Amino acid sequence: MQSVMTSGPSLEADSISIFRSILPGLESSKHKGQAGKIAVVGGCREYTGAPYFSAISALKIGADLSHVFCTKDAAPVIKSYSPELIVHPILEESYSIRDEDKSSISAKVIAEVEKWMERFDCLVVGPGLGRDPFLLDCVSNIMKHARECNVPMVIDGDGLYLVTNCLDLVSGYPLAVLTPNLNEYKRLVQKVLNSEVNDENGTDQLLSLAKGIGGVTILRKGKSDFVSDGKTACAVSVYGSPRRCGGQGDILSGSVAVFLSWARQCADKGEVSMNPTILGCVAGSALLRKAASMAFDNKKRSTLTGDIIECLGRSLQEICPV
Ligand SMILES: NC(=O)C1=CN([C@@H]2O[C@H](COP(=O)(O)OP(=O)(O)OC[C@H]3O[C@@H](n4cnc5c(N)ncnc54)[C@H](O)[C@@H]3O)[C@@H](O)[C@H]2O)[C@@H](O)CC1
Ligand SMILES: Nc1ncnc2c1ncn2[C@@H]1O[C@H](COP(=O)(O)OP(=O)(O)OP(=O)(O)O)[C@@H](O)[C@H]1O
Ligand SMILES: [Mg+2]
Repeated sequence: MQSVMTSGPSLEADSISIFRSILPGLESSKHKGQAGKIAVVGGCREYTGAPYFSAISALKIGADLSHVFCTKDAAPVIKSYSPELIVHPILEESYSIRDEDKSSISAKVIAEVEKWMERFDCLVVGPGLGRDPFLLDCVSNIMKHARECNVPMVIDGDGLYLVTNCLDLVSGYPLAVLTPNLNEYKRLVQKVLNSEVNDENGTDQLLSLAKGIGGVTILRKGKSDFVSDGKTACAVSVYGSPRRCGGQGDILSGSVAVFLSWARQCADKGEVSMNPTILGCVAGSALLRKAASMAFDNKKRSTLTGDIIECLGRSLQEICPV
């Protein structure tokens, strides 16, 4: 088994060894789907970029198929960004429906997702989801179903807003990964630990938070990214970019979903013994940061999320050449 940490007291994860142990080979005997089928639940009237960034990143890293489950308004927009994505216009926000239709629409949403669920290796819940109460109610049902089917979930953005208000959706589910940014982490700490974020004891607090939610994995984003499942903790400080343009967290969610799926395949074959959710987080974070640094070298102050996505392939190639 590879070690996830570098030697010594440093928390820094050995991301290069992790990449090398979980990246699948590109053999001609493989068929479509074996490298991963990812679904993003997100995208509403306001936000169409976030689910696109997440879903296209999953493909660019090496997943075979990437789906998006979004609102009816958002779907044609997301489809127009890319013909590579499979887009399901199934969600509805309160403004577009009548109260008396809510229960039948809710049943239709879950029936539609049920048809697909068993095929997915990982869901990403939340990029650009918005906060409409009816829509979030339907997404709660999707999450309950994913959990019944043992499908891993990466929860980000408005998915974290939902989960912070209803911790039971993920509590005690070892295949849940939460990827909070500064604001989202603050809200989780307040809700679960009933305290403020304490940076002096940041690792202990992160361990307590992950344990407090029953052993889910948390990737706390920031200057360094910190990862814990309540038992161990590690950090990723690979040099990234000084630009903080919106959307980098969305790349990260798609990236973690793919690496987590690959790490689970390796764990099933007994090739790794470390928690696959931790391996997925470390690899996802290290890749995004490396790609961000490469994009910044090219574009400097005008670096945007699309530029970082364009560098995902070259970053992977430098780590594990094909
Ligand atoms: N191009 C895009 O479509 C992008 C969309 N994004 C999406 O934007 C949404 C918000 O993410 P942020 O990173 O800004 O979240 P944050 O929680 O960091 O929000 C920033 C600030 O806005 C407030 N806020 C956000 N939504 C609110 C609401 N509905 N009502 C009241 N206050 C609200 C928060 O309390 C906070 O003060 C997520 O769904 C996220 O995925 C981001 O991922 C960035 C890119
Ligand atoms: N100060 C920083 N220095 C270096 N890298 C950072 C810094 N802050 C964030 N990052 C990197 O950017 C990635 C996205 O983190 P960020 O906090 O921007 O997420 P977010 O707010 O959810 O993004 P999004 O706009 O997609 O919603 C993280 O994986 C992290 O590695
Ligand atoms: Mg975000």
